[in-house]
Amino acid sequence: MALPLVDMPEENHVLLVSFSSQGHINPMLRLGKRLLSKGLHVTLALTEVTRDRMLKSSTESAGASSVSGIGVVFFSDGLSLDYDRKANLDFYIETLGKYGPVNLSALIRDRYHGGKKLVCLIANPFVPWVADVASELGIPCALLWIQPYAIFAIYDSFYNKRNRFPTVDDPDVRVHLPGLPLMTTQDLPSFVLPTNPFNAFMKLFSGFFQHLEKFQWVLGNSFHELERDVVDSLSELCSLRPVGPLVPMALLSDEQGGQDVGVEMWKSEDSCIEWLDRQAPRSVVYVSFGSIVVLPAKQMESIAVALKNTKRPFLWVVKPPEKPPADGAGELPLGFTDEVTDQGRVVTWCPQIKVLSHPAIACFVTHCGWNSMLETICSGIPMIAYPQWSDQPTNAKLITDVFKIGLRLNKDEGGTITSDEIERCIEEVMVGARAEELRKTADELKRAAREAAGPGGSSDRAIQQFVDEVTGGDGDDSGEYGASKGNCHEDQIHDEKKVDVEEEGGEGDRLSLHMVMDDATEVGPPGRTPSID
Ligand SMILES: O=c1cc(-c2ccc(O)cc2)oc2cc(O[C@@H]3O[C@H](CO)[C@@H](O)[C@H](O)[C@H]3O)cc(O)c12
Ligand SMILES: O=c1ccn([C@@H]2O[C@H](COP(=O)(O)OP(=O)(O)O)[C@@H](O)[C@H]2O)c(=O)[nH]1
Repeated sequence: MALPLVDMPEENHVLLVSFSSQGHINPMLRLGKRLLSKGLHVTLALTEVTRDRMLKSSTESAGASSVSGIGVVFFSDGLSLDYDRKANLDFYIETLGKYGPVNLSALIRDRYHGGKKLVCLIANPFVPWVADVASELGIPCALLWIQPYAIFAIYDSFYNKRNRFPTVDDPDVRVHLPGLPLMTTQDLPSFVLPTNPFNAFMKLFSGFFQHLEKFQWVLGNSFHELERDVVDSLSELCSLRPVGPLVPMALLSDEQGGQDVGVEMWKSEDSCIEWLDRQAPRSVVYVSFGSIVVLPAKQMESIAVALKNTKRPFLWVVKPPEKPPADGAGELPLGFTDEVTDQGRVVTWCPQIKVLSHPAIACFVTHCGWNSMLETICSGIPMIAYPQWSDQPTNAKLITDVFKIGLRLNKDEGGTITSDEIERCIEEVMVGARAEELRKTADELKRAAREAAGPGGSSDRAIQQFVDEVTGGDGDDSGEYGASKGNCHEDQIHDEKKVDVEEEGGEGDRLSLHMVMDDATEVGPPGRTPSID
């Protein structure tokens, strides 16, 4: 029987706390939806600057206090609303770490009777101090890890000094971790390399990985079948719960009109879908570098030349940098769009979910952001990896050596990725025996992803297990991926109440933020000077 949400017992209430950027809020909201469908009461806490941006947005649901049954509440990050947070991300992260805990704690005491009404807090990686707030209030805390577990394993090893990593004096150290292929410098996340310029990030993560015991569970936007070896190797360390892929429902089934919950930062140029409708099946090369990366002029040039030379139809997302840099970074070669009007489309932002599920798409030249990768895996499309920074180099290694669903562009002796190399990879991914093989593996992985997220699949079971644990239900405590540490606070454990939540229909339910709300748009990959120190 379906019961209305209002009848749900207040006690089975979880509070999600997210950093205010698209790549962090969206997986959190999708996790929230899944928890809601398992009968929990869910609220999402965001910083006030997010509400401010929502209010400034002209769209209908702006300022909404709930989205798809998930309540939204706000706390201050300690900075005034008009403060330019992206001017110095290190300072922003530090300030958030100082004032966030005080303000979040006050919000919880105020709204949730000192926290007694919450069975769990769930944080994502840029707000790890949520675990301290939880412990102070006697509430269990979970982390939602939003990159592959492979990255989690590498950071754990790096910050706890379990392996040797490259240093200034020894930059070519290779790293071998259980469940992962041997990694060279080019395969490691940029944050563990001696060239990393982000200090606050280092400080945040070293504290966090040295005190993983603060989190009773590490939920992950991944699935067991995708990262089996590394998930199994980490299960001694903490209670992993792979609950992904946390992607829009439309990518998890062939039925149209699947509902999504998520924030949209930029207005997409939807006319590219009509253009795709006119292209032959599996003919179009899709190219995008996500929301943060801005490519140096030289790399823009080699992609442009390669696309022209392939003579294949293409869709290229070129997001204009917020403050155009003097060196021409992020800009197309002069006259390019006019030269290719009959061949391809360049847009500033596209509806990527619709693009990836369109039958005309043949392959994706990607920066290997984890959200994009999961979306592509769920669409069964082979990838050409062109990683830039953060987790992306390791994600590229996963594409080629672990998932085996794509190729990586190789640098020449001078360290450049030439247009010839891009053209060669596009051909290899599109025609011939290798292309066939990649498509077949990509298709198998797509099925595995859908199965994992579907009813009774590994991720569905992991969510149920987590719900049983936080509500004190009759779940099997030994766990599929590591024992529950059993440190859920007794006074927070309540009888499990199973409630069927009626799915709402409609096109989707989104917090609309058609504006640049990402505080990291000026964080560039190495190769382009980041605007922060
Ligand atoms: O808002 C952000 C702030 C920061 C940041 C903040 C302070 C620092 O000292 C260093 C980095 O990094 C970010 C990295 C991001 O990485 C992106 O996040 C995805 C999901 O985790 C990855 O898979 C992608 O590859 C990756 O580009 C996204 C952000 O919004 C931010
Ligand atoms: O033209 C575009 C390019 C990207 N995206 C979305 O933006 C997100 C990018 O996240 P990812 O983790 O791949 O990279 P990041 O932007 O964080 O580097 C993904 O959900 C994409 O679907 C989109 O909607 N339109």
